[in-house]
Amino acid sequence: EFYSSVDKMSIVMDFEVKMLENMQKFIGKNQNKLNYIKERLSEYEREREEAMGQGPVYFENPVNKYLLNKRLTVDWERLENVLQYKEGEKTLKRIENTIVNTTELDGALEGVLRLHDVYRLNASDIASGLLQGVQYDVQFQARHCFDLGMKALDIEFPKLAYAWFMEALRRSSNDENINKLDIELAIASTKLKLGDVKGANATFTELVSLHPHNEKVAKIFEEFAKTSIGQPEYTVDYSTEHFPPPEDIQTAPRHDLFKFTCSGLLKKQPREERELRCGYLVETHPFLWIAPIKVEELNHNPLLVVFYDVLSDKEIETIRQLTKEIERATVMSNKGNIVSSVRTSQFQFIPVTRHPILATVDRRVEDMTNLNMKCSEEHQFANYGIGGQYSEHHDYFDFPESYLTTGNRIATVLFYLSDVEQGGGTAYPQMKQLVMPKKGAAAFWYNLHASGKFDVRTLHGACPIIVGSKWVQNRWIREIDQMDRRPCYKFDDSLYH
Ligand SMILES: O=C(O)CCC(=O)C(=O)O
Ligand SMILES: [Fe+2]
Repeated sequence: EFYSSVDKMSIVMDFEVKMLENMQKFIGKNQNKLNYIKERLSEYEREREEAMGQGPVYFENPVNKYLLNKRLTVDWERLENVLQYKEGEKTLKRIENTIVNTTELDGALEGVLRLHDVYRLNASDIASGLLQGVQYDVQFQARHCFDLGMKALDIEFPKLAYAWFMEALRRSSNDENINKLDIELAIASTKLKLGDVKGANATFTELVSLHPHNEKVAKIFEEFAKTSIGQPEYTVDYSTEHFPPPEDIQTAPRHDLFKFTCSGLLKKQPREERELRCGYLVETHPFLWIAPIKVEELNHNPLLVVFYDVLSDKEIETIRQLTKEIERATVMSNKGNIVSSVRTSQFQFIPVTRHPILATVDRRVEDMTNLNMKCSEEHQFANYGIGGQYSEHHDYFDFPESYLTTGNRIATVLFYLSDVEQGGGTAYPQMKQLVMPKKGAAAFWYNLHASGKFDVRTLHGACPIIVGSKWVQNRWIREIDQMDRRPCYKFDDSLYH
């Protein structure tokens, strides 16, 4: 699981400003040091030239004799001290402290690979800034592609790695930060990893013949010769960067089904959508006769609906202000550790008592769902950044300690506090539905059967963000005190569907 937050990236931007300032200081200090050394050098050269010009007579003057001695002793000592003094040590330390930990870079690389994988994109499109048909003004260099390839190998995505190394190769003539041979060696190793032993052998042999005296090539080839013995040979289809889904898509592993739902590969057939309705909700409260709630059914059994325009932009602004205050507080109390503040606190719980707007939200949830909010959890907020996702999961707890007092999470209301430019939908693989975030809308579903049994069909997750920043607010409603709202079935209805 990987979460990242666009909001937190602004902190990283601030760090960059500090880092640039420190670099300027470092350069300035070292420039002064160099200037001092240069001045001394030309001074000595001048004196020496004078001495040479005069010949031995020069030393007839005791002052000159003294000057030469002084240059070679006292002056030189002082100069030596200056030369040895590591100028800007403190600044350098400060730079070291500001550098965002490499785990952040790893996170960013993994984010790109996740988009590549989940949305079944092509490396060459991503590298030229084309994401799902939208053109952005960015270009990767060969080095970036190579790094992505290495990361992909590292996290066991050899097919993606192959695509990135090929892209690195295509871009290598314009990038002096990477040499072509390293890319070619990586390609050969990736072929072996994919099970294409013959292909790997061909590439290695070619590299050895092209670089007969290169020790590195010889060494890697030798290793290859050893490890490839007895390895099974597979035919690899290099024309696609992704494994095709199984013929019967439903037989795919759970996480693949989640990914297929995110990319739109798995979705309802028109015939399955026919039974779904949309309209205005007026039943739960008389007030709704005046201001009915727009509701769209996305799945009938289990029920999944989306309510539209349930929060106004103004309300969302107030809510977001609350989350901002909290974030600032956590960042301050957490000083020193940049990485953890960037990577962890993207989720936060806020009690309903913090601000009247939260009670308003709950009142509305009650109107929308007809459920009792008395025992609901604290309001939870989450922010996802590019590549950020929340893998498939159930919202109910399957360990009793978490539902002894107030019961399990009978239902979820998931408010979208922002639009997302690209990606970032909520995927329900078993219902074959993908809800795209719409600012002010909310998704609603029951996590439990009416009998209280877990409804496994409510499996869901947040698809990775391609572009944009996604804010959501979770209302988790508990089982206690819902007897008159959603009566409990005595028989186990989970047995029937
Ligand atoms: O952000 C989303 O789309 C889903 C979030 C979610 O499922 C959760 O927080 O439990
Ligand atoms: Fe969830």
